[in-house]
Amino acid sequence: MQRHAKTGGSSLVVEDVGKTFGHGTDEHRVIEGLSLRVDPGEFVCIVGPSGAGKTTLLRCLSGLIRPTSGTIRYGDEPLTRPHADIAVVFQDYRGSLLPWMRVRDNVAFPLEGMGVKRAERNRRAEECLHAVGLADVGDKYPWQLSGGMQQRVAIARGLAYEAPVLLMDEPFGSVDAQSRFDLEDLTLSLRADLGITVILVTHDIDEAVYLGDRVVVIGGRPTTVVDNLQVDLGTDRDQITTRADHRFTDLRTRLLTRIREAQAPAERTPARPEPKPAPDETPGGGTAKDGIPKDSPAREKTARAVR
Ligand SMILES: Nc1ncnc2c1ncn2[C@@H]1O[C@H](COP(=O)(O)OP(=O)(O)OP(=O)(O)O)[C@@H](O)[C@H]1O
Repeated sequence: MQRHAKTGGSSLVVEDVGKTFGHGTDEHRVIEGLSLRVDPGEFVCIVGPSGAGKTTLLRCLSGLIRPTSGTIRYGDEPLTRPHADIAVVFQDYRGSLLPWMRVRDNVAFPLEGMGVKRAERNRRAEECLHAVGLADVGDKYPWQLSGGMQQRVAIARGLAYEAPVLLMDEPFGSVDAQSRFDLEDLTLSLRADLGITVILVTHDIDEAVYLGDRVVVIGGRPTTVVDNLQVDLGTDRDQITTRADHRFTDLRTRLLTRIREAQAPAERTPARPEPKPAPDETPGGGTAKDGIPKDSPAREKTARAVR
């Protein structure tokens, strides 16, 4: 596949966003004061405790739902509805592929609603199926393929929009472990080949570190950004050596710690008893829970990044 003309597209900027569902006694404030910026060509993974609002945030980014407060901008434009530059791949291929349509038509189908002519729809479907390693299955039906292959079809359909931004919501959650590794590597190579921006929601911390240039942790009540980790593992990643790298395991430890901290205390399973405070753990000085001295410039830097 060729690089898109609009490689990477524009920045997505989330400013002070809140999202509340329901009204009155049913009101549920899920997200509040959440700010985030994703620049063209970045691969950003979003992790957080279950129910934190990861899918809600991704749906806001896709323009499918509107935030209750704050703004989301794509470049200079306010994002208030689905945008031609932003494609979405959902988690469950079983719910998103149409069983009565051949694979090629499943990939091409959404383009019809966008006014793309038949010949161009078919060209894109063939090209995208080729890109995900399924050049030979266009005539089959989804139910004739394995789960991993069906999820590749769902990715091909996302690519067929030729959008510079791809949002992925737990895209590999329904497949076996080996297919998951293969799909992760496929996503990395598509991103490298096409130069697209990817924002991927996942429950899997290792997956987030393996894929992302950056991992954003969301959590708290209501949810906001609680950490923003740059992943310093280069672009040449490998399922065996990258995952064994001490930088990988250090990042995973930090992420797990931050996600546990972001959970409400009642939801947390204490790993071990809280240690007694050391003599120098006095307010305004000494070392905090995360190991960074309270008056360290690094703490101020982290706080700024999260803000
Ligand atoms: N349309 C809706 N109406 C009412 N509440 C909703 C709606 N969509 C999401 N919620 C609520 O918002 C909260 C966050 O849901 P969301 O699915 O975004 O979380 P998540 O972090 O993706 O969860 P998980 O990790 O378990 O998939 C949940 O309490 C959910 O019940």
